[in-house]
Amino acid sequence: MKIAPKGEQARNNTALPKALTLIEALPWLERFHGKTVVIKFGGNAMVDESLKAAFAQDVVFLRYAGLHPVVVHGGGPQINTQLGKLGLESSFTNGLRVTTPETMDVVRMVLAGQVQRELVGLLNEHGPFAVGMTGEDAHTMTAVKRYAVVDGEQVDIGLVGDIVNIEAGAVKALIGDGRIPVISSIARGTDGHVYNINADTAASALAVALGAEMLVVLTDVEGLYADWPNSDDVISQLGTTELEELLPTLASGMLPKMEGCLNAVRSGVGTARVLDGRVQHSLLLEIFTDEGIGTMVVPDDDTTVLGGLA
Ligand SMILES: Nc1ncnc2c1ncn2[C@@H]1O[C@H](COP(=O)(O)OP(=O)(O)O)[C@@H](O)[C@H]1O
Ligand SMILES: CC(=O)N[C@@H](CCC(=O)OP(=O)(O)O)C(=O)O
Repeated sequence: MKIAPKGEQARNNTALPKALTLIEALPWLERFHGKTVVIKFGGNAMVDESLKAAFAQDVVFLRYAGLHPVVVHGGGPQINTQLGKLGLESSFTNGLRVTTPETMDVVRMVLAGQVQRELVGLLNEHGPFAVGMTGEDAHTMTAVKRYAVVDGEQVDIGLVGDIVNIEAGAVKALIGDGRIPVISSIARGTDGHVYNINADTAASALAVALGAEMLVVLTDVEGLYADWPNSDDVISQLGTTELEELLPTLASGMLPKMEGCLNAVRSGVGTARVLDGRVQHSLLLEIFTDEGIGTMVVPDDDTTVLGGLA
């Protein structure tokens, strides 16, 4: 027999807000159970160890909550660091890294050998969930050479690829087996080359191929700023036509990110969200609470979507 200690009743009262927080998640659990969510974890959001660990907790939480998370990771700053150590120059055109064969070796080494391994390790602290792969594996991503366009002129940016085909079978098999795929944005070319793919573009293409419910992009800003860098007003929600009109005004890494969101939603993904990955547990806040944060892209005919409940 166990007698309740004095004050138990009072403790029960303090427990109620916790129960209410949990129950707040119920509509979203009902809505997203069994659905695939592609999460892009940007290199700029991986700023410290506690944030990476919290990200891993959130992803495993999604898995236990009955969603099917798939992680596509970036690593731009990590690639820059390694290139710097090797004394190699690097530049970006239209938000894409100009990629020589020598640069490509470093990109592949850092993404598949360092960043991906670290995320797999953090996720697997919670159980045998994460399996790392690159787009090269099982023909998951096939690319052709991509050119940048500057002032209307086509510019050669080396081994940067455009995804032309996704074979989602290997990723679906992992999901079916209860695993969490962690994918590096590198693709095989049919011409014998290996291509560097912007991780936002890769996440978007994969979300479409998997028929995902949601694409979530974690980055190092609060969302899409309406008038960056002059103001920090964040656009909380916008339709695809509005986004298409904004695209020419976007700079640097935000361009492939928002192009990816536009492509995903136009191709059937329910919503695409850009969140501040520097905020701990932003992923859980966005998916399971009323407090929609960041920017959400919705289909044009669906302007009634509020908060996280799509
Ligand atoms: N309209 C905008 N709103 C927000 N950020 C913008 C905008 N235009 C350009 N940016 C820049 O895009 C960056 C995010 O892209 P990027 O550096 O590639 O991040 P990640 O590594 O997460 O992919 C922001 O830090 C900001 O400097
Ligand atoms: C073609 C291209 O630019 N590829 C990117 C791939 C990594 C990436 O996209 O990382 P973030 O998401 O952290 O920016 C690069 O080489 O930096």
